[in-house]
Order: sequence, then C-alpha cells, then structure tokens
Amino acid sequence: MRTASVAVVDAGVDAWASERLGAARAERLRSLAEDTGVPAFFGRTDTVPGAPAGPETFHIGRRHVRDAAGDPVVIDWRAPMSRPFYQASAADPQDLARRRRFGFADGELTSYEDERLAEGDAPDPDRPSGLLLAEIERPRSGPMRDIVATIQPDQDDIVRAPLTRSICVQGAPGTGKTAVGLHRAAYLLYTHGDQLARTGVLVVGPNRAFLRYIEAVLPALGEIEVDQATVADLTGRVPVRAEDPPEVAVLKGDPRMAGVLRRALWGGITKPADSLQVTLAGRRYRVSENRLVRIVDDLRRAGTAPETGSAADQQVLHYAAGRERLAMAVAQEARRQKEEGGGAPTDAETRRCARSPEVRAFCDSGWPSWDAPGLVAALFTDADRLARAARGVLTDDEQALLHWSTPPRSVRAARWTAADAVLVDEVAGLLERTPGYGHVVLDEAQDLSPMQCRAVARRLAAGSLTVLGDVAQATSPWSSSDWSQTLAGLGRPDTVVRPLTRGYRVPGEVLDFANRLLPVIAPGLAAATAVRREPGSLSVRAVADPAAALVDVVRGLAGVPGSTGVVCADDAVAGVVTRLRAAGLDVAALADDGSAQARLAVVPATLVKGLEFDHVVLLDPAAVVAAEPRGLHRLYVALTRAVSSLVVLHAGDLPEVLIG
Ligand SMILES: Nc1ncnc2c1ncn2[C@@H]1O[C@H](COP(=O)(O)OP(=O)(O)OP(=O)(O)O)[C@@H](O)[C@H]1O
Repeated sequence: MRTASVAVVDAGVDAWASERLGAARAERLRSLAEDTGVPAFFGRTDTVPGAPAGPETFHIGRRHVRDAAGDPVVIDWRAPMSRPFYQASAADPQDLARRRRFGFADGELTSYEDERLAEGDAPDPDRPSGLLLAEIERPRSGPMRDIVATIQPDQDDIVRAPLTRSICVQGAPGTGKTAVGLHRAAYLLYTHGDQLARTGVLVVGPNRAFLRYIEAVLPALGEIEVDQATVADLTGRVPVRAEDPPEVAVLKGDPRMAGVLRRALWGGITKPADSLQVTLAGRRYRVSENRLVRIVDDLRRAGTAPETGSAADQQVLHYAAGRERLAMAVAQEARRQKEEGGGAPTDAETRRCARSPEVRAFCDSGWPSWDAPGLVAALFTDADRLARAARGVLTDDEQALLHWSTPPRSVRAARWTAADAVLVDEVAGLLERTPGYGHVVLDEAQDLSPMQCRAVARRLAAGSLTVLGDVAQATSPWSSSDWSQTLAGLGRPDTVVRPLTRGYRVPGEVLDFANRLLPVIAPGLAAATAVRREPGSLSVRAVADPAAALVDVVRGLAGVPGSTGVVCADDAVAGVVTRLRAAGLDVAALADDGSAQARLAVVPATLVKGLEFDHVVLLDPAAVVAAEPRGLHRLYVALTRAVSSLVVLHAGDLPEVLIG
C-alpha cells in the first residue's frame, strides 16, 4: 500500500490540482507510516461453513490492509466485519467457529489463544483471558495505550453505539471509561468520517497532565484530527489570576447564573421612546416610534425565546447579530417609504443607511454594544445593575458574594477567577454563536459545575456526547450523587446512564480496600469487581517516620519495571521531592503543565485523577482527607491508581472507614 501511494503521480491538470494531489499523497503516506512497535494484526476470526459468505478467515488489526490485488488482508477493528471478534460468545457465536487472539512482545509474535465458539468453548467471565491479563499487567512506561486488541463486550457496546445517541458511562475506577471514550471517538471518526471531518470531534479532560497522559491513544489508532482540551482551555477568554473562596465558586457555577447573565445582557435593551429620522440615498425619512417598538420587540423575542436544549443555541438570534439586524430593519423601513414614493433604492444604499451615524447612535443607545468581559465586570462592580439582573433569582446575600468591593482600574486589569472565565464564556455565547463539534467526549464529568457543563454543551452543535465519570470520585463542590444535574447542564437530560462494573486496572485486594469507603462516599453505588487478584499487591503500614519509610519503599521499587507514583497531599509534595532527591533518587513532581511524567513521580493528590502507575505509594492518607471538604472522595481516587501494587504509609491513625 505504501509503494502504491508513493507511485501516485501528483501532476494534475493545473498547479492547484497538482498541489491538492501532492497534499493528499503526503497525507496518505503519513497515515500509512509504519509504527514498528505495533503489529499489523492482533486477532483472527474463522466463520462457520454455514455462514452467509461461507467459511472465511479474517485478520483484525488497527487499520485496513490490502494486498497487491486489492483484496483485504487485515480488517480494520472498527469495520462491521470485525464486530464478532469483540461480541461473539458461546451463547451467541455470531457465525464464528473460532476466535484467535495473538500476543506480541516488542513487535514479535509470542503467543496465541483460541476459543472454539461453535463447540461451546465459552470465555469464562470469572477467568479472564491470559492475553487480557498480560496486556493489563504489562509495565507502564509513558502515556496511556490503546486497548483495541482486548476491548471487552460491555465496553464494545459503548464504543460502537450510534453517533446519534448520547451516552453517559458511570464506571468505577479502572473500568476503562477513558479508554472506551477514546476508542469511541476513533470508531465514530471511522464510521462517520465525512460528517465528522467537517464538524470535528473534541475530547475534554480535567487537566493538562491528564491530556498529556491520553494524547497518544488516538494517533496510535490513526486519528490525528481530534481536538483535546480542558474546560479552562475552552473558556480561556480572560486570563485567570485569582481564586474564589469556595462559597463564591459554588455560586458562580450555579445554573441560575445563566439566567442572571441573560437578563443582564438582554435586559439592557430599551424601548424606543421617540421616532427616528434617517437618511437614505440623500433623502430623509422618519421611522415612527410605533414601528421602532415593533422592530425591537420582534428581535428581542427571537433572541430570548425559551431555551430548548443546547441545540437551540445554533438557531437562536444572538445578541450581536440582533444589533446588526436592528440597524438593517430600520434602514429597510426607510427603503420601504422611498419605494412607496416611487423610488428604487439599491441594496448598497440600504446598507449604507444601516451604517449611518444616526442609525448607529439609535442602536448604541437602545441595544447597547457589549463585549463579554465588559458585561461581567459591569455586573460585578455595579450593585444596582446586578440587583436588576438577579431580582427574584439570587438573594441579597448571594448578590453580595458576587460584588467586587474594589473595582479594577479597567476590565483588562480585572483579577478573573476560573469560575469568572466560565461566566465570561457564557456571555460570549449569548453575544455570538459558538462553533460546535459533531461529537464531544467528556471525561471526569462528575466534577463539572452546571455552568461548566453549559460551556461544553455550547460546543456541541447538533452533535452527540459521550459523558464519562464516577460519582464516587467527585471532588468538586458541585458534585452530586447522581448524574441528573450534570446531564441537565449539558442540555441532554434524557441521556441513558450505562454502568461499567468490571475493574481492569486495580487488583482485587486493593479494590476491596478502597471499596470500604463506598458506603460513606457514594451510598447505594454498586462496588466494582476486579478482573484479577494479586496476592501481596496491598500493603498498609503504620510507621513512626513515613518520610524515612518512603525512601526505603521507593528504593525497593527502583529495580522493578514500570512506573511509580508517590501520592501525597498537595502541600507535602515539595518536601517529599526534596527528601527523595536527598536520598539520591531520580524523581520529579508531576506538574499540571503537560510536561512528560517521570518514571518516578511525586503526584499531588489533586492531580492524580484519571492517571495510573504500576506502583503507587500513598503517603499519609489522613492528610489527603483533611486537605479538602470532599477529602474522602479524593482518598478513594488515590487508592485506585495502582496496576500492580499499593503501599500505604501512615504515621497516625488511618481514616476510620478504612479500618476493616
Ligand atoms: N479491555 C481492556 N483491555 C486491556 N486493558 C484495559 C481494558 N479496559 C481497561 N483497560 C486498562 O485499564 C486501565 C484503566 O482504564 P481507564 O483509565 O480507561 O479507566 P477509567 O474507568 O477511566 O478509570 P478512572 O475512573 O480511574 O479514571 C487502563 O490501563 C486501561 O488500558
């Protein structure tokens, strides 16, 4: 295939065509570039003799490969023909006589595993495939890997759900939510390439460190055109220079703020109180007060029609466009009068009238021009303006929380917070239409405020959503115990919530220990079951001097393959790094700037969500719990990051719920 692509001639009928052909060839060659570590296939299916097309053998791989005659040699894992490889079971063999899984080490074929489905040789759900276990336990080095070779049936159902359907996956730690979301993006791009190439796919993650961790998965699957961003990236219209006290952040994330901002903007439009004289093609016309009132009313109604979900954002009249339409409607009125008098004004003359100083002045006073930061700043500095916008929605105390007692010298000098940035983005979305994606994968969604959810929904044209998360891992002040608030904020309240309950990452011993927290942090939520147990994987040690014990534990792990994460309360990170370095260990703190993760990393507890390490050492769990209001949820996150071993070092008592 590579040779054939190189041979394509890039001489077209003219320079433009030649350039396009050359670009297409380069793109094709890029997509065919060999990744030497990645085998061409990982599975094989043999259909039964009675199958519609007779007995056939297919190899399944990361991409489609054909031979010189154009016949398929390897089928893309996303093609419908590959589906039985993931879904067939003894109960429902889907015309498969045999499924074969190949195991590779460093690009070399080392093993294979057969299931003879037609003979009732069923995969035993309690005894997972050896290749799956080997894949999970393969030491981590660097970023997350794809799981195409071993996607499990319940995961595959979500990966291949139709594009039109939004899905919310509630899954315990390590059940593969992130993996499933990324593979779903790859599946949708393959299946609906034309449609999504136009509208695009967006993956939203909680922070830069997380995006860095997952960034290689989609390119490994051949998908390079997917945008990956945090909510802060999406809403980064103003520089964030300050932090809100918790109660202010909670209020600014409250969905009622959307109504306040809407009223602050649209409520500033005033009813015309006089007629207006305008000039069209050198003659003056008077537009009556009544007529002006009607025009303004009609436009305002088109802009403030009750919302019917995020799709409405694409149709509704936005405020800035409303201003343009108002100017044009006034000019049209003059044109109508001129035509009635027998004149024939041109479109250009009408447009000139709409831009004339008198029409501009009329718009500026009745339909004032705003930019998004300016409106939010005006609202927070002017208590009367806020009171008008928040009447009946926010209490006086709540309004006082929003008020800036020392106004900034200018809007540009304002000390915006992360929650403010989301409000500014909300206003920007009222002023102008936000371009939307065809599909959005939203990870760790349990932590988003309703206002952040709206920011994501605005970027979702008429497209669908894959929402991923775990209410037991919810650590933000907006967290709720179910998904309804998040899904409502996302404008998709009817989205079906699908559970994933088989934990792939964490050994059973470790998961059982972490699950002791569940009745307290998420009552009613079913605990996940681990697909494997590893005796000795959990060690909980009371020690007199945790920092000294840490040095010994980390030294012990130095010769063991794979990554190690030392997780501790955020304010302990610097001290721990210093201590480990003093002991001669090569260690770096994990930063939220997207820089690469060291093999031995000290990880602040607030950054560990979504990540995993072969070995985790958790230092002083009580300090992790004490550091924040939802500290027990944070502890649950920290306890569920280990693939092979977890060592918990504590000096004082363990949090009581952990004592079995
Ligand atoms: N079918 C599978 N085959 C092989 N590995 C898998 C499979 N499913 C999940 N894994 C692995 O399990 C680990 C956890 O997956 P992932 O990070 O997607 O889980 P998660 O549900 O998002 O976890 P968390 O809630 O902790 O963020 C990853 O290393 C992933 O590659």
